[in-house]
Amino acid sequence: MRMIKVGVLGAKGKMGAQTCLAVEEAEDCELVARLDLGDELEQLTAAGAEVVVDFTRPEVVMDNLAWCIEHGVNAVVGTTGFDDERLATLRALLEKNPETGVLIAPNFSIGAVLMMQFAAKAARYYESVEIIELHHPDKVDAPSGTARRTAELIGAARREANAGPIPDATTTSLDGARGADVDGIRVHGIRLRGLVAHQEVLFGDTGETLTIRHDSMARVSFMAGVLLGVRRIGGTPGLTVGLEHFMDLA
Ligand SMILES: NC(=O)C1=CN([C@@H]2O[C@H](COP(=O)(O)OP(=O)(O)OC[C@H]3O[C@@H](n4cnc5c(N)ncnc54)[C@H](OP(=O)(O)O)[C@@H]3O)[C@@H](O)[C@H]2O)C=CC1
Ligand SMILES: O=C(O)C1=N[C@H](C(=O)O)C[C@H](O)C1
Repeated sequence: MRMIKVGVLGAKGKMGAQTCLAVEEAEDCELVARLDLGDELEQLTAAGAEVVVDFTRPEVVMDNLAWCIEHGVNAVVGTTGFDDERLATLRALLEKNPETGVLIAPNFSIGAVLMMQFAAKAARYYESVEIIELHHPDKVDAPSGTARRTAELIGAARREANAGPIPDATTTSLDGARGADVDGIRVHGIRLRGLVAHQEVLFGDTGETLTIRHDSMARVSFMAGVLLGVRRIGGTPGLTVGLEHFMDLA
């Protein structure tokens, strides 16, 4: 069997450590490099890495990806912090290295991908929608990448359906009381010891509500998606945003 040579960036972190275990256990993958803060990226090419999995931090991930693309190393990225500007930068870099593939996945859990897809499908049928994301208190970014992506998908579906503005009579409020506005959708963040990664999407219309909830109770929940990305990215040049593209959902 051909083995995929994998390097992990952020290997000492919560997700990086879990990814190293998953790659080591996968019968078709070989973990050839585990790098963390302060390590030289050249170790990746020296070890012959074909795919790099990045679980680092929003402030360093773009430099890592620029290096990977320049050196023709495919990348599977779980790190958050991607907006339209960053995605445009990646597309421009990939145009110069068209053989290389980059997957940006805001969430690798299969259930979370389904939750986002279900929410996008429901969006056109409800006047109101808000998102609550709930995470462990060591998370550095808010709102979560998953919540941002969900809001963007819902916003796009509402625009396509010519939905009007979401009703909200609030005229006075304390800062933050109504959450962050992401693409016209209110997003609320909870940080609580004991949680891992959870999200509720609440829809409402006259006389009914619909709540779509997903819970990741352990980080192993992300690993099937990470390995799917590792296996598929070598045959998918260019930029792919969202694991749904590798799940026959989009
Ligand atoms: N897409 C998905 O499914 C998921 C995405 N995430 C995202 O993944 C990212 C990491 O999360 P998590 O593992 O919890 O965070 P951690 O803080 O536990 O891990 C990040 C690791 O990256 C290290 N690091 C920092 N800078 C660099 C660098 N330049 N090169 C290599 N390593 C570096 C950190 O070192 P140090 O601590 O010394 O700074 C740390 O060991 C976050 O953006 C998070 O939101 C998390 C879960 C699932
Ligand atoms: O930091 C985390 O833990 C997570 N980050 C990702 C996000 O911001 O959406 C994915 C998941 O929610 C866990």
